[in-house]
Amino acid sequence: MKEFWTSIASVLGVLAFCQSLLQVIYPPELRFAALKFLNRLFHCLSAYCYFDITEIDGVNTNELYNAVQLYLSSFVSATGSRLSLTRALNSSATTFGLSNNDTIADTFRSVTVHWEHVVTQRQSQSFSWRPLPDEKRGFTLRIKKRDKEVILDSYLDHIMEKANEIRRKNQERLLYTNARGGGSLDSRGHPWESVPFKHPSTFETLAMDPDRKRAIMDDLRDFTSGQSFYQRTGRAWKRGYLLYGPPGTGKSSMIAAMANYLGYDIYDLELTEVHSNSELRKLLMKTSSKSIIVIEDIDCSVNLSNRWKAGGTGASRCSYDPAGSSDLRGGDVEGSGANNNTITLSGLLNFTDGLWSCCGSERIFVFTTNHVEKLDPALLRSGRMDMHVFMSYCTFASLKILLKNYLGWECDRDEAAAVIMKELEEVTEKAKMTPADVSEVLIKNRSDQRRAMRELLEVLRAKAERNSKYVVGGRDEVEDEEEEKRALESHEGVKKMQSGDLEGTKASECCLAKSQQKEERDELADE
Ligand SMILES: Nc1ncnc2c1ncn2[C@@H]1O[C@H](COP(=O)(O)OP(=O)(O)OP(=O)(O)O)[C@@H](O)[C@H]1O
Ligand SMILES: [Mg+2]
Repeated sequence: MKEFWTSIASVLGVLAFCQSLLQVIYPPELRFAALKFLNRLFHCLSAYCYFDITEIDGVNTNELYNAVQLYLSSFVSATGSRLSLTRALNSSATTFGLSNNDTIADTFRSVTVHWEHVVTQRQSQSFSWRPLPDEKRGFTLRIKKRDKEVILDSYLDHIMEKANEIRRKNQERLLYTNARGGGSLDSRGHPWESVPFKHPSTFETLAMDPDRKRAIMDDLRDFTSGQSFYQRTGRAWKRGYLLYGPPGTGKSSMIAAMANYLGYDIYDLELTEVHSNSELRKLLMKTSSKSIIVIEDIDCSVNLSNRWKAGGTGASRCSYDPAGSSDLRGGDVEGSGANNNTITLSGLLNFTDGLWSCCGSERIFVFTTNHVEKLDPALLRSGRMDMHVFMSYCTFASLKILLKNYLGWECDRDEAAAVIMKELEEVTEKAKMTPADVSEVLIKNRSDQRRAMRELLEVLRAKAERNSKYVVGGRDEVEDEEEEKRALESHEGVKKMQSGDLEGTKASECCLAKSQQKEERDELADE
């Protein structure tokens, strides 16, 4: 036994001697090269090839990483024994994930592949353009070399498709905002912050004329299924909506209903937080397909009147320069210097309709305003704002929807109901109450249908009476607004994109003429 230990000790001694000899003979660089060589040799001889999909690709978030994560989450719960569970803030859905450094197999077209979730600690950085997460995350895909050519491309396409499908099915839509401002980016290089979007408004709950509602829904459907049409006609796959009307008539509710109807994300663009046209462009580049990009209260956001000739009076404002020569003189063209670090109308027009607007596809732009007459006609023309939707005061048709939604009131259930409805019909349009105001009366009394109806009738009558007395410059304000509405509606409604730009431009000019007439009338009235 003693001899055995003696021989072990001498073998270890020889090994230690050899190791120190190797260190002297082979410096560390040589050993590193040898290891690299061995590694290459191993990969050459191995039957597998490996693909790393890192979470951050250079400075940008890798879309493929997110897609793989979502794709694996759909079946990982059935097969994996150790999973990571996540739930986004305010979200109702729990997401299963592969836990750190775990592996799972998947089969595609009878080929088995393996996924490994690789998480390593990021080494502390001396310098970085932006803060990066502490952990480096990624997936490694292992495929047999002979299968690579056959399935790789189609497998990745399949993953992207599945991930989009899961996103839509989960109904986990997001509401993005750039309210953080200053073009600042998050740790993943995104200028947008998001929260789960859970607005309950739908086209069913939206109080507006059923025919107009149907027209908008059809237009949206045509848009989403129109990929080949847009391709064939050489147009960017996008659509612009202008929602205008008094406060509380349902413009924001309509946007929510559109998003819920199509299953799109919403990007709520706060223009006052955007400081330059290039910042605007960067924001646009970071929006995803199948989304609605919203600019609310566009007339209040920033001063976008630089397409108009200089001046400030109503009359000079209306002398619109169709060639846009003032545009060039005004210095709002990119790179012209003075205004380059401000957001301009040119920048906004390029955002909605320029070359940059088609990075990404299947996007809807929605602008809202309470004062359509303040907008530059350039912004209103077809191709930019294809549909102009007037959100009106409560009509009898929309009142019926509100009564059904808030009180469960069936208009034709009995004779008494029919009598009340007749009385309501007489006063509703004259009262010019917004759906928001009507909703308020109904919410207050929702526990008692009769009281709610009585109070509503009283309020509507009182408002109708007051309106009939309120006349400006010999003309009823109602008439003015109706006229303006008709001017815009002449090219709004079911106007399909195929109807061409000419019609839209004419209508915008018509709207402009109307607003000019209105201003002149106001001036006359003042005098
Ligand atoms: N057409 C409508 N159908 C159903 N509810 C409506 C409608 N219009 C307004 N409401 C109700 O009134 C409230 C305010 O509506 P909303 O915010 O959509 O109005 P808005 O037109 O966007 O107003 P603003 O111009 O001030 O932004 C909402 O909570 C909504 O419930
Ligand atoms: Mg609103």
